[in-house]
Amino acid sequence: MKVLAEKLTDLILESLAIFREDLNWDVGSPSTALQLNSYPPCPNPNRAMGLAPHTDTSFLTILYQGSISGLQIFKQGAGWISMLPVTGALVVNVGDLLHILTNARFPSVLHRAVLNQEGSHRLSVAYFFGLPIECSVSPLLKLLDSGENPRYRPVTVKEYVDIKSKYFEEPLTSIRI
Ligand SMILES: O=C(O)CCC(=O)C(=O)O
Ligand SMILES: [Fe+2]
Repeated sequence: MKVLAEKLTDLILESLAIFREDLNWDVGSPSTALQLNSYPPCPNPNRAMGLAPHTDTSFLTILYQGSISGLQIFKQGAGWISMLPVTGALVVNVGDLLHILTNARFPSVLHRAVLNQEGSHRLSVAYFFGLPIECSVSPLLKLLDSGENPRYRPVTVKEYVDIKSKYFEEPLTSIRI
């Protein structure tokens, strides 16, 4: 998973014409975590939620969701949209750190997991690929269009994780300039 995440990161940076040297990521190892989610069938799925709406704190997340639906993303103007599983495919979510780095050009996706009434027990596996905990993240000036201001103040990954634990609903708003 780490190899895949590193490869995806390189492709994303390349698409933005950003070089690793433009970043200060050499301050430790990427922070990574694997989360296993279990959603048993629910007798009344409209009255319960598998995983509440959130954005991931990661740089990017690689998600395996098996063959049972449940993942939904929020799209402005359209509302909640189901991300139906595709056999053999993994879902890649943009996380908050990539959102900050690109000044929201790559927005982190608001998503949730809903429950199913019948059928099998749904399992998903999320691999969170983050940046080194001591690394400072801020919008890359190189990416800003003329007249565009950075939206977020610099924040270390550690500081952002703490902010997120306090302001779960609006973590990005709390670092807005
Ligand atoms: O179970 C899912 O499809 C979503 C899991 C998720 O968003 C997470 O673990 O952060
Ligand atoms: Fe998530």
